[in-house]
Order: sequence, then C-alpha cells, then structure tokens
Amino acid sequence: MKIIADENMPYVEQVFADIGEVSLVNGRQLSAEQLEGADVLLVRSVTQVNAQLLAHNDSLKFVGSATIGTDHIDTQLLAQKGIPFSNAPGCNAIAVGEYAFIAMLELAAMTGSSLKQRTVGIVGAGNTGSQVARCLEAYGVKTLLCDPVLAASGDSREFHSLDQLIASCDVISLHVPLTKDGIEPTWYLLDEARLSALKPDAWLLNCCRGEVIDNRALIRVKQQRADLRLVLDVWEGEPNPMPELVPLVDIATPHIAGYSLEGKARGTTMLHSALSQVLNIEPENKLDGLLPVHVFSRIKLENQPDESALLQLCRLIYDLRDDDRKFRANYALAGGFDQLRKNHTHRREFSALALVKGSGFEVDWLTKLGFSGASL
Ligand SMILES: NC(=O)c1ccc[n+]([C@@H]2O[C@H](COP(=O)([O-])OP(=O)(O)OC[C@H]3O[C@@H](n4cnc5c(N)ncnc54)[C@H](O)[C@@H]3O)[C@@H](O)[C@H]2O)c1
Ligand SMILES: O=C(O)[C@H](O)[C@H](O)COP(=O)(O)O
Repeated sequence: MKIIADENMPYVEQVFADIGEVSLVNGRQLSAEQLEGADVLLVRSVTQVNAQLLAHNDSLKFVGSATIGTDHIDTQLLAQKGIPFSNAPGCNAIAVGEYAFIAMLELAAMTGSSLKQRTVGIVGAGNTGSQVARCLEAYGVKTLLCDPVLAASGDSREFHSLDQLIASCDVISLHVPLTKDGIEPTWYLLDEARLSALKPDAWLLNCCRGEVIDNRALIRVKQQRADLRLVLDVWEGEPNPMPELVPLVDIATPHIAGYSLEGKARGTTMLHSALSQVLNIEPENKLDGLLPVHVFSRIKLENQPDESALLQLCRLIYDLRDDDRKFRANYALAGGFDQLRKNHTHRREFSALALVKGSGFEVDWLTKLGFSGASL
C-alpha cells in the first residue's frame, strides 16, 4: 500500500510498516500531484483535505488526521466519495491540559500572585477542557464549566453560560472546536464586547483555534487594558500571527499545546488502529515500548511542594518559557512559525516523571495531577 504521511508525525514509518510503504511529505505544501496513486493519506492540521487536493486521486482507501480538530477536513466530500476518515480524538488532551495548567502557574509567578486563589472558567468541557479541569481540581483550584452542547446532551456536570463565566472568573481558558455554523458557533466567540467585559486582572488563555478570539479586537482591548494577561498558543491567520499582537501577549507559542511525545505517539497509533479496522486487520497495541525513558525518571520530594516548588517540578517536564523565547525570536521570519512547530522538541507528559515522597506528607494530589508514583 502507498501511504502518504505528514513528516511531522512521530513514529509513523515504524508504526505503519506492517501495512505499507510510508512516504513523508510537507503537510502544508502537499499537492494533488503528490497524492496521485496513494492508498492512504495521513495528515495533521496544516493540510486542507478538499476537492482540490483529491483531484488526481481515485485510489484513496483511508484518510486519517492525527489531530483532535477536524476543521481542515472536508468530511462531507470524503463521505460522498466513500473514503473512510478518522481523526484522533483525545490523543493530545493531556498535553493541552498540562500546557494550560503550567501556563497558569507561570502567570502566577510572573504576576506575584497565587493560582490557588483564582477561579478558572473553562469554555468547552470536552477532552482538552476536562483535562485542564482535572489538573486544576487536583491542585485545589475552583473551576466553572461552560459547554451548552454538553449541557443540552444531559452531561451531569454543572454548567454555566459564557457570560456568567466572564463575569465571575479570574481566568478564562478556551477549549472549543472552531465552527462557523450550527447552534453554538465559536468563530469570534470572544468578540470585543466579551473581551472588554473580562474581570479586572483577568487571564485569558487560548489553546484551541486562533479564530475563536477576534484577534484585532483583542489588540484594541489589550491596548486599553494593561491589567489583562494573555496566553496564546493559537492565532488568527496562522502561520502569520498579527505582529502587533505578539508583544501584547505574556506567553506566546506556535500551536504546540498538544505537542507532547505521548500525545503525538497516541495520534499515530490511533490512526493505525482505525486503518487496521478499515482493512480488517487484527489491531495491535503499538504504543507499548515506543517511548523513551525521560531524562529525569524519578525525583525525591523531601517536603510538600508549595506553588513555587510545584512550578519548578513542572518545569522539569516542560519549561514553557523556552518555547515563548523561541517564538518571539522566530515567528516573523519567513516560514518561522512552521519551522518552530517542525523543530519542536516534543516535551513529555507529567506521567513520565515518577515522584518518590519523603515521610510525613501526602502526594496524592500530585498523582491526581498526573505524575507517576514510585517507591524508594
Ligand atoms: N493547541 C493545540 O495544540 C490543540 C490541541 C488539541 C486540540 N486543539 C483544539 O481544541 C479543540 C477542542 O479539543 P477537544 O479535544 O477538547 O475537543 P472536544 O470535541 O472533546 O471538546 C470540545 C467541546 O467544546 C464544546 N463546545 C462546542 N461549541 C461550544 C460553545 N459555543 N461554547 C462552549 N462549548 C462548546 C463541545 O460541546 C465539546 O464538548 C479542538 O477542536 C482543536 O481545534 C488544539
Ligand atoms: O487539533 C489538534 O489536535 C491540535 O490542534 C493539533 O495539535 C494540531 O497540531 P498539528 O496537526 O498542526 O501538528
């Protein structure tokens, strides 16, 4: 089988070797000509899978996207052509949850305040939003959820409206898909009125899709409101963030919130399972043994970590300040945004680090946060 895969898909050649020959391509530049004769197409969010891309191909048996979002896929067209499609829901949710949690700890350190004193509003309580809530709740931070879609579907959690969250939360973290129609469209969900209504000293995080915030309105509001703190991993108009916006942002990264090695590997192996099912091949667990041991495999805690020690511990797994520095230095260069993503050194998830505790204090909350437990 001829498999065309995005070059930024760790382990893809290894994982798919039993099904066919994998050719790696630049996903943003993939052309209809390159796709001619391919049986399988494996993409990431930068490839628009549409009629134009499929124009010279009549052999595709499967399209997979190793992502949660599907706004780059014309799923209707694939259905019409009878081409099975699968994405990888949840593959990088832990990575996004940990990114948002670490970003909030960084903001607390930056502003000399405490995350624990804040109430965090999570907009979109699906895979990624729930992981943010899990981290915050493990640490003892109050969270409020907004998800009218899940609320209407009978989800038993307590939900609030977006405007209630904006009025009452000190932090707003966005975790919705990008949708232009339907009953709850998210395009420019945070418009100028809602941005202006954020509480004094509020923090706003966007780890879902850039266009969920009206970025021009954000520039106008932030120019009037120095009190607001911003964490942006996604940008309107990627790969070209608005240059006036970047200096106004406290933590800026190039759409890598989901880029943990575990998350990427899960994305690849989930697509392998989906394709195996389509081809009627016995699915294998390919994730076991794929990931290397983390450089710090275990750490001994002598005391209960306070917020500052917790941040130090998190930085052993992921020091967000490195990505922020690289972003500012490179995003405006030609191809800079995509190069940052391509060359990103995949971080690990909390679970890669085992904590050994000294006697006389509890670390249950740290294992709930995601770290592994270990005995001496
Ligand atoms: N930055 C990154 O690296 C990264 C990584 C993963 C996902 N994402 C983006 O984040 C999005 C969310 O990911 P997920 O895995 O949590 O998806 P998900 O489908 O599991 O959850 C999204 C939730 O948003 C809710 N929702 C939809 N419209 C809403 C609205 N108007 N208001 C409030 N809630 C609404 C849905 O009901 C759903 O529960 C993805 O679609 C993707 O675009 C970004
Ligand atoms: O939708 C997703 O899963 C994320 O946005 C994903 O991390 C995007 O990464 P990409 O596919 O562009 O590498």
